[in-house]
Amino acid sequence: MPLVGVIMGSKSDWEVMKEAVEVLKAFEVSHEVKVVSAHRTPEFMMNYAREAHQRGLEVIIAGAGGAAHLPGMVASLTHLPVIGVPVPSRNLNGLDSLLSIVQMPYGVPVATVAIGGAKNAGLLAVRILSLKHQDLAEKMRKFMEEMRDEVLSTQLI
Ligand SMILES: Nc1c(C(=O)O)ncn1[C@@H]1O[C@H](COP(=O)(O)O)[C@@H](O)[C@H]1O
Repeated sequence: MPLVGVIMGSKSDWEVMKEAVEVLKAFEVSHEVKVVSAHRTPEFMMNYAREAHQRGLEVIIAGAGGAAHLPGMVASLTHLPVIGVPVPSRNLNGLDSLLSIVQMPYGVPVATVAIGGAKNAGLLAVRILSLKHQDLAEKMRKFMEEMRDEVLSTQLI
């Protein structure tokens, strides 16, 4: 049973969203990937969000572009943590996606990463899961140490 649901409003979001999936694979986190749209498949979105916890999901990563209602609508239908990824849009470079996802009303939080920040969405999902899954906490600590060492060993000249 997957722990993380990675969903996106369109298959055109995949180029961005696959980076979250690559992080989950690197940390060996079980996950599923689906196209789910609040606009185009509203009934499916409702069922997906309502059944997510019962199916064993612990975190949902939701990416969408433009009028990006998917993350907020999913967060309104489940108590699970939802991480929103603003996908860069053709006309407004993702500013529309960012504002649609980040400006949620009180009561329905979405943890929003940067425009195109799917990698950080994957890492945040791992951090949330690491509260319960000790092996992931250990892997996250190791990842952070390696990143620190890589930066400290940088030689510019
Ligand atoms: N923002 C949403 C939602 C939603 O929020 O439910 N469903 C699709 N979309 C977005 O429309 C953009 C263009 O989609 P197409 O490329 O399929 O026309 C995508 O970035 C998608 O996330």
